[in-house]
Amino acid sequence: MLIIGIAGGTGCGKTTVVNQIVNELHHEEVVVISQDSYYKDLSHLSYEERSKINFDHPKAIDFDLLAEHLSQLKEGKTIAQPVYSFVKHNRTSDTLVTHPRKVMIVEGILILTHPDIRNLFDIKIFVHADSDERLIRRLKRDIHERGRDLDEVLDRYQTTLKPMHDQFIEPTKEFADIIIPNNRYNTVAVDIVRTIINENLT
Ligand SMILES: Nc1ncnc2c1ncn2[C@@H]1O[C@H](COP(=O)(O)OP(=O)(O)O)[C@@H](O)[C@H]1O
Ligand SMILES: Nc1ccn([C@@H]2O[C@H](COP(=O)(O)O)[C@@H](O)[C@H]2O)c(=O)n1
Repeated sequence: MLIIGIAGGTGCGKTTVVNQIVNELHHEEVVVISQDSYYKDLSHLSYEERSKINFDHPKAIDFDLLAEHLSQLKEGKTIAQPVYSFVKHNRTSDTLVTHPRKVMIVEGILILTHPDIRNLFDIKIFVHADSDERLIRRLKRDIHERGRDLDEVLDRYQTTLKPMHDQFIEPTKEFADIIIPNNRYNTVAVDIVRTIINENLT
């Protein structure tokens, strides 16, 4: 089994890079685990209270459950991966039955901040895009796909996103084995990661 961790600030292109890697693989060979699925259950809070949460701080993530699930997958066990709603700012009541695969890709802004989880990865990747590029992408995505408006995204960017990125996310670049520059689509880097995976699959 090969476990790959892919980190990087919001909007850097983690999900896009993961999709580019996975598209070339058979679905029985690979499983993708998103850190976003492991935002803590906030059902005890109202929608207004949930919308004020700092979702870019490591405390927002249920790292215990993520670590437990990754260990179980590593042992060959099937897990029930939580399903998250960005519109509701909460986990849904659904879970996704997730089977262990030869290649496991774990992606998320904060996954390299947690030492136990970091140590599970065979390869650590950090996707880099400049902050202005990430903000533009984030604005477009959150307005089109996550039910947000301009003021919400800009306010969140100034109050939590940027300070948390500088404090927690950017420093984890030093743990990366590979840094993928992604201001533009980087097919060369994606091909290199695919080659490494294919070598492990044969
Ligand atoms: N290299 C790129 N150039 C331009 N747009 C990109 C690039 N990579 C991703 N995007 C776009 O930016 C947005 C955020 O990308 P995404 O992969 O969701 O980032 P992340 O998972 O890191 O938050 C998406 O709309 C995606 O299509
Ligand atoms: N309810 C939520 C939960 C998280 N976010 C933001 O998502 C970002 C992480 O996801 P990416 O796909 O962009 O890596 C993070 O920056 C949180 O601010 C949110 O907006 N609402």
